Amino acid sequence: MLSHNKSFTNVNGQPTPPPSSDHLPIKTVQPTSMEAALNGTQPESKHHHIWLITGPAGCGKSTVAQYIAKALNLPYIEGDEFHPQANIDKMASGIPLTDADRWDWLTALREESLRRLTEGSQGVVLTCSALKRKYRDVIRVAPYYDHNVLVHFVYLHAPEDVLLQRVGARKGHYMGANMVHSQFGILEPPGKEETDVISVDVSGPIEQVEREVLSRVEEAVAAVVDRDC
Ligand SMILES: Nc1ncnc2c1ncn2[C@@H]1O[C@H](COP(=O)(O)OP(=O)(O)OP(=O)(O)O)[C@@H](O)[C@H]1O
Ligand SMILES: O=C(O)[C@H](O)[C@@H](O)[C@H](O)[C@H](O)CO
Repeated sequence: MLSHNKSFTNVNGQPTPPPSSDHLPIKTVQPTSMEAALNGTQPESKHHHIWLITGPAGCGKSTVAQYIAKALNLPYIEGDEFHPQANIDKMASGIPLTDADRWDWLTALREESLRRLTEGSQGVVLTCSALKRKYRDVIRVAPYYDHNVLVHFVYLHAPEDVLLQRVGARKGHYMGANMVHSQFGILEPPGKEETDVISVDVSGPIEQVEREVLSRVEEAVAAVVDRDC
């Protein structure tokens, strides 16, 4: 951008009028981050993004993550697929996981996300309950491995009775409704100081939730692109 106070000189150092805008180099018009996102392409940015879709069982992580991954044309990583069989068996028999059970799982999710970004993806969308602050902090270590990585959390929340009802109605999943209460028991909702978190109320219909999450993600991308320019 030209400053109003800037003075211009010719090759001999004599003052000259500022160049008219007709002579300024032509700037290629780039699509806005919003347009790029809607077209299924990410805007050029030196940053790569890990989008974690988080919250307790039944909040809609898988449903929302698949929608966002498709809308932004990004790989989708289903966090549940990275649990060891022992964890699945435990949850299926109604026993909540402990911190120790979750530790290697969280590290595996971080590594898988970084691996996908290293393969050339501009971002990844990952489901992970990330119920406690220290679990989120495990993923927040990712930029230590690659300084261009930005981690964002999308925290999906609704009252316990709403999620209980949704998990109860869901068929063919190892996580039963009897596990919802334990998830709320240990849940540490992200605090204000966790500035990398987008919180979305998911009590409403899924279409409304998906629209809201997509628009908040696009805003976050646009803010990063603006900051990069
Ligand atoms: N906003 C919504 N309104 C109504 N039903 C929803 C909504 N979001 C998700 N569901 C339904 O609730 C159930 C749970 O959603 P989903 O499996 O996406 O949640 P999840 O957070 O991934 O669960 P889990 O942690 O147990 O894997 C599904 O049957 C899904 O179709
Ligand atoms: O941290 C946890 O206790 C687990 O990640 C659970 O959240 C399950 O993986 C998920 O809810 C399965 O549906």
